[in-house]
Amino acid sequence: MCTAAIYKTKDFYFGRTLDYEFSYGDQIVITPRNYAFNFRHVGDMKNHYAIIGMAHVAEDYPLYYDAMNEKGVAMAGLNFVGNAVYAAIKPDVENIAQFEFIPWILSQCSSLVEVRELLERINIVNTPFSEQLPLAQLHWIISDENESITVESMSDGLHIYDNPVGVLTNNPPFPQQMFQLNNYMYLSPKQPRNTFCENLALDAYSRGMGGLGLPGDLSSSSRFVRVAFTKVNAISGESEEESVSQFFHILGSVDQQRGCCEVADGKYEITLYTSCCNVTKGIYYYNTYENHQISAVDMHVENLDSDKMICYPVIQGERINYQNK
Ligand SMILES: C[C@H](CCC(=O)NCCS(=O)(=O)O)[C@H]1CC[C@H]2[C@@H]3[C@H](O)C[C@@H]4C[C@H](O)CC[C@]4(C)[C@H]3C[C@H](O)[C@]12C
Repeated sequence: MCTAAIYKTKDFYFGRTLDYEFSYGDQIVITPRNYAFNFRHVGDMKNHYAIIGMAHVAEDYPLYYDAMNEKGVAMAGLNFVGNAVYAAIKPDVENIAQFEFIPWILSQCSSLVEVRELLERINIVNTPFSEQLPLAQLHWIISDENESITVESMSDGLHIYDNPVGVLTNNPPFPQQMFQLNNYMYLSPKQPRNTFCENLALDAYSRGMGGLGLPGDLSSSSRFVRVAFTKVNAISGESEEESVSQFFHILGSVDQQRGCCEVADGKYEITLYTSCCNVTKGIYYYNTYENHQISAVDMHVENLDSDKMICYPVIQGERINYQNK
């Protein structure tokens, strides 16, 4: 399972949890403006906007999971197993393989207005990256500071939905996820009033009772409601530290602990990493299951006119700040 969310203070933030039972071997990868992207069906793109994100690198190619560009657009791919269907190649459209979708959008779009234009001509096709790395069944959230959309390629075609809540998890399809929020419209960060029965002396005996009924399990539909409730009510100061810290708390509401979600005998899904992009400033923050300290890579420190990919390893290992030795 995975969860993505946006958050806005002075700057715009976007990130995700990546929940799985193993890692493909991830790195923080910057593709500078002159790194040549070779798109399988539409040819080479020699210059483009610079991109930073989490990726698995294979054959000198960045297979992004989530990323942002230097213009303020960010996107993430989340599992959509059993629902994602990619098309066959068609004439007169832009045939983009599923693994090329993030680079295709982020290399050319400086806003969601431009993303929507590009999506009018796109056909997301079922070309695998390689035999070892077959198609991943995903759907995507794409955001700038003004709006978010969800993109789902299914057996009945490509769906592009406005995403007014700014979150995404996994199954079921996005309209069903949004619909179930109707069931929770009574939830509130405020204490409840007794509307049950005025003749009964009911007592709000604990703080937090306005959220009673918020689903607490790890299913994707429950995580959708939980992270949506947390995100829409989240409040923080505007500084970078306060905003980043609050962002990790929002996604912390759907963190997965080893042992609670068994996917096969003795195999457990966990939150392998959580990312937080400051999309305004081009800084990629992350922490991992094994390392709660927040690490960061700032794309603007690099030579963004280069033609070589720049990779930083994910820093693992818990660092404990002993105060008395
Ligand atoms: C497993 C990841 C999604 C995690 C997730 O959503 N878990 C939820 C599980 S569940 O539905 O709730 O059961 C996805 C997100 C991005 C994916 C990767 C990216 O799409 C990039 C390439 C794409 C290649 O086709 C396959 C390898 C790959 C390197 C993908 C491996 C894997 O499918 C990733 C890492």
